[in-house]
Amino acid sequence: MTPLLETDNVTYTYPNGPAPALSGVSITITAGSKTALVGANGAGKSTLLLMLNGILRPDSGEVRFSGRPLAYDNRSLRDLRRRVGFVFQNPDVQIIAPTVEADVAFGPVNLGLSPDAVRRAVGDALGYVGLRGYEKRPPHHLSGGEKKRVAIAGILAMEPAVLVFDEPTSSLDPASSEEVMELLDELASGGRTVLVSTHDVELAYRWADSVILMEHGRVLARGAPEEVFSDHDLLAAARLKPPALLDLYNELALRGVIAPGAPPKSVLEFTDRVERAMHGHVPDRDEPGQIYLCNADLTGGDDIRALIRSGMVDHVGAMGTRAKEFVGRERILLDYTYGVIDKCILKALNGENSLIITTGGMVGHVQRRIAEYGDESGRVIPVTPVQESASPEPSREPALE
Ligand SMILES: Nc1ncnc2c1ncn2[C@@H]1O[C@H](COP(=O)(O)OP(=O)(O)OP(=O)(O)O)[C@@H](O)[C@H]1O
Repeated sequence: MTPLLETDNVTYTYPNGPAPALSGVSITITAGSKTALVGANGAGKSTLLLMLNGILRPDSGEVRFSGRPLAYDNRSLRDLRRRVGFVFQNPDVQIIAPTVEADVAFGPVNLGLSPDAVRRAVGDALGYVGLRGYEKRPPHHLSGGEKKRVAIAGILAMEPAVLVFDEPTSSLDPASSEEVMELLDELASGGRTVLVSTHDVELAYRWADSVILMEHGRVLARGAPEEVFSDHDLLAAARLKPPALLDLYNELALRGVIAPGAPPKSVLEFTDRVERAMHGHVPDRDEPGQIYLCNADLTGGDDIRALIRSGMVDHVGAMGTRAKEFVGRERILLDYTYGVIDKCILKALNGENSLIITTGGMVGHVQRRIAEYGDESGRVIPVTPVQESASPEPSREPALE
């Protein structure tokens, strides 16, 4: 795995700070990874993130991007910040222009792009965060979640390779938090390297593939979330608690109720493990519910609304920004915006029907995930594609791409 960003023995004390905010911090962020920097208040997370795009400069030690030590002249910093985008905790710090459009255009204009290229970059970035149509709105009239999205769009418009988010979900309600996390997932699955700081261990456990645990300006541990978060002493030293799902799983494994193995990352995985421990398999209860799968690129809002009104669907979820944009335009109410596939499988296991609205390549991803679940658990969940102006044909097998 290629190291993209590295800090080597970095130390930093704020000019008016009584103690070092960072002491000998060495971390490596690999290309394409989803890393969570986790620590309690004051652990040094923000300070470390600010080192990564040169906003702060270490007192000693070195920060490297793509193997090269950072240079701190204006030109090098401009170039670095184009590659390492930073989304501040408080979007008000980042948003500067009187309209959403002008704010998102700020970066591309400064990069010297042509007016056409700027327009395209702004349109794409706003589409990506689900804010098309907000172009002329003054950012200070938007909600906290919308402002966060404007700030993210402003960074995306410069197409950075790495996205650094300081506390991406702080001060957002649960639904907005989930939407932002799904956006981060989408960015990561599109090949970007994503780094977030958070003290939310539940979020870090579910989302990250790598965790760096900090306390008092030092790195206490790094590794897979299930390893780092299983060490209670380490978490206590970092003034944090283990994620509930992992804690429950470890206790049950310790008591021999469930066989030890890779810890579950979701409620679905957890409940399947418990059922297997009880019955030797995931038991057949009633008929499983259907999952209707709609490609919003090929289906009209009328067809989807008709399906929902027919009473055949108990829950509706959308995956991906384009699908959510579509759902917003069509005024379709959603039950699920994050972890949609697992939530719909859980409902199907209880005999309830769901509809997943998505677009493009995500359709295949949903089908594969449900088929894999069927192979692993022996419980085949019927998937029915929803086509334009055609009533869905119930099928027993997961649909093929
Ligand atoms: N501008 C500053 N001037 C002086 N000290 C600062 C400044 N910013 C942060 N510090 C100190 O540096 C240490 C690390 O702070 P930092 O903001 O990096 O922690 P954090 O882990 O991001 O915390 P939080 O989760 O509360 O945002 C703290 O002791 C803090 O008081």
